[in-house]
Amino acid sequence: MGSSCSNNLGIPPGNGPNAVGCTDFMMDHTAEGTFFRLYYPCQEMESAEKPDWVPCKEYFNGLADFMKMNRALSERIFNYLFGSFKIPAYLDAPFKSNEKCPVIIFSHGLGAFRTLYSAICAEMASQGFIVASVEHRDQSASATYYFCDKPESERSNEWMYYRALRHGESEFPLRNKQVKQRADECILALDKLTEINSGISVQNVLETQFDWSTLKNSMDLCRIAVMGHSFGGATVIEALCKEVKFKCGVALDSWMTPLDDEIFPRVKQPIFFINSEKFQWAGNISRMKKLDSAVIQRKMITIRGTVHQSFPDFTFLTGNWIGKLMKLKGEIDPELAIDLCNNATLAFLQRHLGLEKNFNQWDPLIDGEDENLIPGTNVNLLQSAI
Ligand SMILES: CCN(CC)CCN(C[C@]12C[C@](c3ccc(C(F)(F)F)cc3)(C1)C2)C(=O)Cn1c(SCc2ccc(F)cc2)nc(=O)c2c1C=CC2
Repeated sequence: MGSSCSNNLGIPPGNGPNAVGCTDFMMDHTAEGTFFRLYYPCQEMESAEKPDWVPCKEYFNGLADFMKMNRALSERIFNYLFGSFKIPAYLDAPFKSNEKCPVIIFSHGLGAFRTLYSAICAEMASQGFIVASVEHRDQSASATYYFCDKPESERSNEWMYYRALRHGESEFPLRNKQVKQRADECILALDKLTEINSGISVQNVLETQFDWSTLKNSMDLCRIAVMGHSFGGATVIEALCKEVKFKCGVALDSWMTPLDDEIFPRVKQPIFFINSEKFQWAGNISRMKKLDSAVIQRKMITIRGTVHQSFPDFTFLTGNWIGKLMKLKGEIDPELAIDLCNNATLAFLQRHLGLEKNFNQWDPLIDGEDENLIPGTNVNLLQSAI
């Protein structure tokens, strides 16, 4: 059963003019190094293979832990439901762009990992961006791995799985520590891309067929944005605060709990909050509004009929009734929802990165001017006054 099985499910390819390539980068053998999946504009390929959406079964084990499900049983269910899907990109295809590419660093949500947002990342790459989707080693990912520095023969993957909150453990200290580590990992990924762009030969401990030297002078390092979903949305705020090279941020259905209130006045860059209709609540929205500013553009829209899982790829991979049952789909068609999200994002990035593209055609979406969008939020904020 290929990725487009009977009910032609599958992750939608990018709409932009560029074909999309995809490769993986792991900086070193430790959990402290950076690990990301890179999406980039590439040469049109006839026969290149497409990478697996879920690279290895340990990720399904981690997902089972996250979902508090039995590993053996759920590994079979996940494999049956999702095991055959491919990413809409060509594995290790040669980079190709006739102009310097703006850069996006993407941060995944709690219990997710680097490959689960490929509809968003592939769309951005098809529109000419280089996107690094980081895999966090703060124990918020369902699973991640690194190598122990052993002789070739014994080299094995060291797996780190999702760390659940322990019984009675308070949430904030753990999440606040994690969001700081996540921001540092986004900054480290940017530093690595900067080295790669300068032509320094960098070590990639993953033996891929991708020639990293082709990325020399490929990136426009004055045009860098940070983007993320849920916990990754909080990571956007923390990363903007720590690194001014990030010129703006896009936070998808952000979860604001991990953040210290004291960082809000220290964030100086534009932020775009793109929310689902069902996930948000008054306390979370009121923290986003603490970032409102008269001088720095802070925008918020809500996509009608969406749920929290309307942003990761799962929303495209099940039929309607399973999807609705497992809260992976909302009422709105998943491809329409992600197109609205992506086009609004592109318009916001053009405005704040100073791109010379035609993404300004979607400027009205930034203000929620569409029948499927709500300007600001649908959440009744009076509750939070109590
Ligand atoms: C019971 C577990 N309990 C753990 C704390 C809550 C679990 N939960 C709701 C879920 C994730 C759900 C999910 C996934 C995946 C399938 C599958 F079957 F398709 F695989 C099904 C059902 C279960 C919807 C969330 O945590 C929501 N959430 C997320 S979900 C990000 C994610 C995770 C795994 C993915 F595969 C894809 C996307 N990222 C965040 O940063 C935050 C939150 C909440 C606050 C901050």
